[in-house]
Amino acid sequence: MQPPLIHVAAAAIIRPDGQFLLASRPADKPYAGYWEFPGGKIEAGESAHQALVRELEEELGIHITQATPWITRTHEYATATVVLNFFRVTAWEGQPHPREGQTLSWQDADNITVAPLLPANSPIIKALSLPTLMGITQAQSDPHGFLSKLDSALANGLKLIQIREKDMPAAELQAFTREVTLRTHAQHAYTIVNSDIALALATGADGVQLTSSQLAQLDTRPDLLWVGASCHNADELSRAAQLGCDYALLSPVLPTASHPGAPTLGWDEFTRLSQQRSLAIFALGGLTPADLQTAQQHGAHGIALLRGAWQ
Ligand SMILES: Nc1nc2c([nH]c(=O)n2[C@@H]2O[C@H](COP(=O)(O)OP(=O)(O)OP(=O)(O)O)[C@@H](O)[C@H]2O)c(=O)[nH]1
Ligand SMILES: [Mg+2]
Repeated sequence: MQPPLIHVAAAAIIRPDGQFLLASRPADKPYAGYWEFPGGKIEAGESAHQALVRELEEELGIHITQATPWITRTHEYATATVVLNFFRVTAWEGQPHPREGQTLSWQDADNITVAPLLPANSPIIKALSLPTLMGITQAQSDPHGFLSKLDSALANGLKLIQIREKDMPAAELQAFTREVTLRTHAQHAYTIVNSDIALALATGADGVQLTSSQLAQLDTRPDLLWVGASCHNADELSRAAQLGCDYALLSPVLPTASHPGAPTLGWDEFTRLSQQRSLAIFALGGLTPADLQTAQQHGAHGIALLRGAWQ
């Protein structure tokens, strides 16, 4: 017999300082004492969002006013398969307080001080440490000038850089990658290298961004902290999830100056493709920093920018 399927809505309740709320499960529930994201089962006739609103009122006494769909993970427990619909909650009314005998704790993704966590939750904690804005380098015509733009962007809080310099000669790209990695690490930011796994490993970069053809060929996840993939359709997104990627870049969302007249996804198709995905998704293509909220309302983790990241 198939184990029952339980649909759940759960919340990463995130404060402006980046800390999020975990709760320990009360003594009278299965997995008592384990730490979880507040939330609970979706009842018949409810949407995931409606269930989330109800559960957070019941469990924490807060009324949420801003919640965006984020990541959906399926986990098989011994007695049931649970489909967890995670939301990012960034605004609410009231002070969270335990209404069901739980203990609450505000936590940092990089330094969790409570244990044990529910087994399904580790990838979600990791996704909470993934910055929401990615800057993709545009250095080729003037690598030196680009480094000062990088420094300004880092000083302004950019935490995630993807090096994508398709035409830079190999030796120059290696030196450039080392330099960018040094500068990002000095600011506690991450560097991702486009497509070249060996280069990422050799330079101490934090991750690799796989192309669609690499996605089709690789059968194991490269051994780096962050592994992302460039995706344009449902098949590539499924493949990225299967390989254990942490995130995907889904593009092109809107028309871009670099590909005028090319077909785009638009936000409706972006939403359709990003729904029910087990990995974080960045929107890419024709966006500006002002589009972050719109992207998140359509199910994105964040946005990736070329030109817009360095102005
Ligand atoms: N709320 C929540 N549930 C999670 C998380 N991770 C995870 O695997 N689950 C599982 O999802 C299910 C959610 O159940 P729940 O016990 O919160 O449901 P509930 O609030 O409606 O409780 P109730 O059924 O006692 O009224 C449980 O099987 C739980 O183990 C998480 O981070 N938060
Ligand atoms: Mg619950």
